Amino acid sequence: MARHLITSAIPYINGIKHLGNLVGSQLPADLYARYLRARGHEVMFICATDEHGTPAELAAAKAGKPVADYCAEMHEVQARIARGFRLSFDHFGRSSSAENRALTQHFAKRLAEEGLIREVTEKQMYSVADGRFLPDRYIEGTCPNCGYDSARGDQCDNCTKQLDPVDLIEPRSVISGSTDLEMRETKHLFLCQSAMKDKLAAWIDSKTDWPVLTTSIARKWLFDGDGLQDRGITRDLSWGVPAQFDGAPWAGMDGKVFYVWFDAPIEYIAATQEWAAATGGDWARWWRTDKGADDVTYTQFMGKDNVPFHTLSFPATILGSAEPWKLVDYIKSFNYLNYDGGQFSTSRGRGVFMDQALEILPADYWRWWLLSHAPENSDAEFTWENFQTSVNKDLADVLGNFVSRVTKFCRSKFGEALPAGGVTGPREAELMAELETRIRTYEGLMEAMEVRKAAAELRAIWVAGNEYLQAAAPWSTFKTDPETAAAQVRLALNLVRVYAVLSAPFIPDAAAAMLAAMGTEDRSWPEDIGAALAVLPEGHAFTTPDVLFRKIADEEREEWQRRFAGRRD
Ligand SMILES: Nc1ncnc2c1ncn2[C@@H]1O[C@H](COP(=O)(O)OP(=O)(O)OP(=O)(O)O)[C@@H](O)[C@H]1O
Ligand SMILES: [Zn+2]
Repeated sequence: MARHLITSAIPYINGIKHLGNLVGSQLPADLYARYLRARGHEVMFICATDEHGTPAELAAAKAGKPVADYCAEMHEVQARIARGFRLSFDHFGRSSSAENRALTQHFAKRLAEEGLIREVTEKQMYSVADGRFLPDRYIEGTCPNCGYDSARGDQCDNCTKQLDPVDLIEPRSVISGSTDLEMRETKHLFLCQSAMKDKLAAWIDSKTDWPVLTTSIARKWLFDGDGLQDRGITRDLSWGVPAQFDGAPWAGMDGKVFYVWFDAPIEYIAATQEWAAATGGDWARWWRTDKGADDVTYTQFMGKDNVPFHTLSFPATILGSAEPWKLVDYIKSFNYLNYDGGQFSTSRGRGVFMDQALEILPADYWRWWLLSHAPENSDAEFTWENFQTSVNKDLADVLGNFVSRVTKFCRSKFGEALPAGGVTGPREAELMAELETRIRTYEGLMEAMEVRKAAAELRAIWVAGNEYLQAAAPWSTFKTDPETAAAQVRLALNLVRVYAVLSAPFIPDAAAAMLAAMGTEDRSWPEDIGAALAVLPEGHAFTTPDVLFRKIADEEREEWQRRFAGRRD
C-alpha cells in the first residue's frame, strides 16, 4: 500500500463551471483517486474554490452582494454540483479560509527572509472618481488590435491578444464607467523567480516521465525571450490575503493583498489543514517531508493554462521557502475541450455547464463521455452527435445490454439466484485469458493516467463479455444442456460484479447499482480472474436491475442541441 496525495486545479469562484473545466482537472483527478483507493492505497484527494481576485469582486458587485457573502454562496453551489458529479474529494476547501491566509503570509515571510522578494515601484491606472487603482479586469476600452470596444485591461476577448491597461484606447473604469483615469505610482512585492531559474530548470529536466504538454509549457516560460521573469505577487485590491509580515502590515504595502495566483496553490496545503481541523486528521504527514510525507506520491491535475503556475511559480514558492514541504511528483495536464465548433466560455456563457448537464442526464453519462474523450494529446470537441453515439453504443448497447441479458435470462430459466451445476469449457478459458490480459493492461493505463486509453481498454473488457455471451448463447445451450448453461450464466453473473469493480472509477453510480443488483458489497479487485469469477457462489441471490443506461433519442438530442446553442443568461 502506498500513500497518494492528489490535487485538482481549484475552480474559480465566479460562476458555475463548464464541462471543459470539469474534464480538464477535477474529473480525471477523481478517476485517479477512485482507482487508487480501489487498489487499496491511502489517498488524500484535495480540491477547493479559488476565491480571491478581481473577477470575484466584479461578479459579487454584479450580483449586488458583499464579496464574502457571494463567495460563501458560490462555494456551496459548486460543492453541491461536485457531489452531483460524484467527485470524491476528501476535502473541498476555500482559498479564503483562515488557514490559507496564515499559510500564504507565512510563505511570503519565508521568501522575504531568503531574499527572494523585492519591492518594485510601477505605474498603474488610477481612477480618480473611484478613488482606487484599477488592476486587470477593472478597466475596459477599445482593443488596439481589433477595435473591439469591450476589451479588458488584461486581454481582448474578441481577438485574444494579451493587453496591458495602458494599451487600451479610451479606457474606462468598469466600476463607475468613469474615464477620469491617470497613471500613478504604486509599489508591489515581486517574487524573484529569475533567481531560481537554474534550480527550476534542473528540476523540470529531472522529470523525464512527465507529459510533454507539461514540460514544454514549463520550458517555454523558462527560456523564451528573456527567460523566466520575476512576478508581482501583490495587488491593489481589498479582497484577498492582506500583505502582512508577522501579523503586522508589510512596510509600504498598506491596503494591498497577495495576488490570487500566489495564494491559490498554497490552498492545496491549507485545504488539507482545513480537512485536519474538520476531522482531527494529521495534515503534516501529507505535506511535510520531516513529518512523514517523504513517502507520499503527489500528483496534480490541471488544464494547460494553469501549467506555468504549477511548474514554476508554486515550486519557486515551495523551494524558495527552504522548508521541508512536499513538492509535486507528477503533473498531469490537459489540452482544451471545445464546444460544438467553438470554445467553452464562462464569461460568454457558451457551452454546457455542470448544473445544466445534471438536469438532463445522470452524472455517469457525462463522466463516461468526458473521460473517454479527454483532451490529452490535443484539443477535443464536444458535439451532441458524438455524445449520443458514445452513450448509446458504449453504455447502453455494450455494458447495459450485457447486464440486462444475463440477469433476465437467468431469472426466466433458473430464477434470481446463481444456478448450480455444470462445468465451463475452452470458450470460458479463452474469455478468461483475454480478460486477464486486458485487465492488466487497464491497470497499467490507469496507473499511467492514460485516461482515454484506459477508457478504451475498459470498453474492450465489456465487449469481451458481450461477445462471449453471444457466442456461448446459454439460451440455446439451455435447450439441450441446461447444466452447461448454468455454468455459463454463473460465470456471466460473476462478471457483472467484476465489471462493477473495474468500472467504478469511471461510472460510480452504475457500478453501485450493479453491485446492489448482484446482492454483494464485495469490491475486491480482480487480481486473479479465475478467483474473481467465483466470488459469487451457487445459490447466491441477485435481483434483475432496471435499465442501467437508457438510450438518447434523436429528438432529445436535437432539443438539447437547440437549447444549448445560445448564451447562458
Ligand atoms: N475548455 C477547457 N478544457 C479543459 N480544461 C479547461 C478548459 N477551460 C479551463 N480549463 C481548466 O479548468 C480548470 C478550472 O479553471 P478555472 O475555474 O480557473 O476557469 P478558467 O480557466 O477561467 O476557464 P473559463 O475562462 O472558461 O471560465 C483549470 O485547470 C483550467 O485549466
Ligand atoms: Zn482585440
